[in-house]
Amino acid sequence: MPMPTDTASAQTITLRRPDDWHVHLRDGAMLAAVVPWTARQFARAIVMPNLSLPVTTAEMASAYRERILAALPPGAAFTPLMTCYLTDATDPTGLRAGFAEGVFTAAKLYPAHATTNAAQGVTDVALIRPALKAMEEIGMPLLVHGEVTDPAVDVFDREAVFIERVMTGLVRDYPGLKIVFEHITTADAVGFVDGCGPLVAATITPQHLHINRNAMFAGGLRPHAYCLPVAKREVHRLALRSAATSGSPKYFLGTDSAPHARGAKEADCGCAGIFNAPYALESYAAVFEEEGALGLLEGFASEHGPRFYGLPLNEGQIVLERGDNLVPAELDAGQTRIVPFHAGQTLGWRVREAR
Ligand SMILES: NC(=O)N[C@@H](CC(=O)O)C(=O)O
Ligand SMILES: [Zn+2]
Ligand SMILES: [Zn+2]
Repeated sequence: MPMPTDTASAQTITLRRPDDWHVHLRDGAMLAAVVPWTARQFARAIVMPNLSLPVTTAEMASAYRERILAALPPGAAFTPLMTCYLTDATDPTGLRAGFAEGVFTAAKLYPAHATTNAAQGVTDVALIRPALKAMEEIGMPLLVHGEVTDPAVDVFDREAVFIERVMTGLVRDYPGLKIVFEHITTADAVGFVDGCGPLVAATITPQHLHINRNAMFAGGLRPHAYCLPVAKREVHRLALRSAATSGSPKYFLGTDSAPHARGAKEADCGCAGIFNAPYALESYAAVFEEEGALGLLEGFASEHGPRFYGLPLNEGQIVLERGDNLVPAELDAGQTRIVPFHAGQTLGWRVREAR
């Protein structure tokens, strides 16, 4: 791909069109409001199945895929890649069939109650052994929300403890299973992923590259900096930045863009999730530039993901140009408003075109 050789002073960056390997598009009016933002930047996206009625069958996933396609702006070139929400009752035969038909690209493990709409998630990975065996056999990736839910474990330790209690066993017991450790937030996760073979990879969100846990308490309680897993200490953020900008094929772009109406976040018990889709690539570009690694953005955003999933690289391109890009304080989402990540800040890159 044509990359300027002197990226430090480049005025434009042309990248192979990127994909988002972890996004929440929701449903209904919210879907219609948010999907254009994702489709504007990304050619494909792994669509999370945690709707209020979880997407647990291939039939539900194809119906959801149709609703996503129907909500796209005319002429949008965007392919949603669907996932199956694993439960204690997941039937391996249905998984196999859904994968074979090309409806499911992957399956998602939410530990029960770990996050938004995870109430029907898995209570014990021992219960989904047949599903995991089938996935290992057919090459269907397992996507993991990696946090324990044990209330005795400090919320900031839940990812690290998940590695000890669950991840290590998964990798040992299913050595042929492709696993994506989603939205990693700790140096522990980076160390774990680096130490595994090529079948274990991770997505990294823009917010975990930009903020540490102080952002949730900056001058008061900041619900719009709250997502799960929660941002951790600075040392962890720095480890994530090193991993993302290392050039390692194990790390790729997954925004975890998770829209919630403003009122649902500014509440007694505010929802977890940061809506970053509208400025996602600009946000990642800021990080790569600060790290002196703009030349490695294309691998992270556009190559490592499809290679891991065994999918072709996109043919199109996207152009980012240097220039002030003021992120609005809030965005319209149909009948509701959403506060985007970086609200009120000015980013230094802007998406000019995708083709
Ligand atoms: N990341 C979040 O804080 N929230 C996500 C769920 C998830 O990805 O865990 C959501 O669906 O709102
Ligand atoms: Zn999650
Ligand atoms: Zn998510």
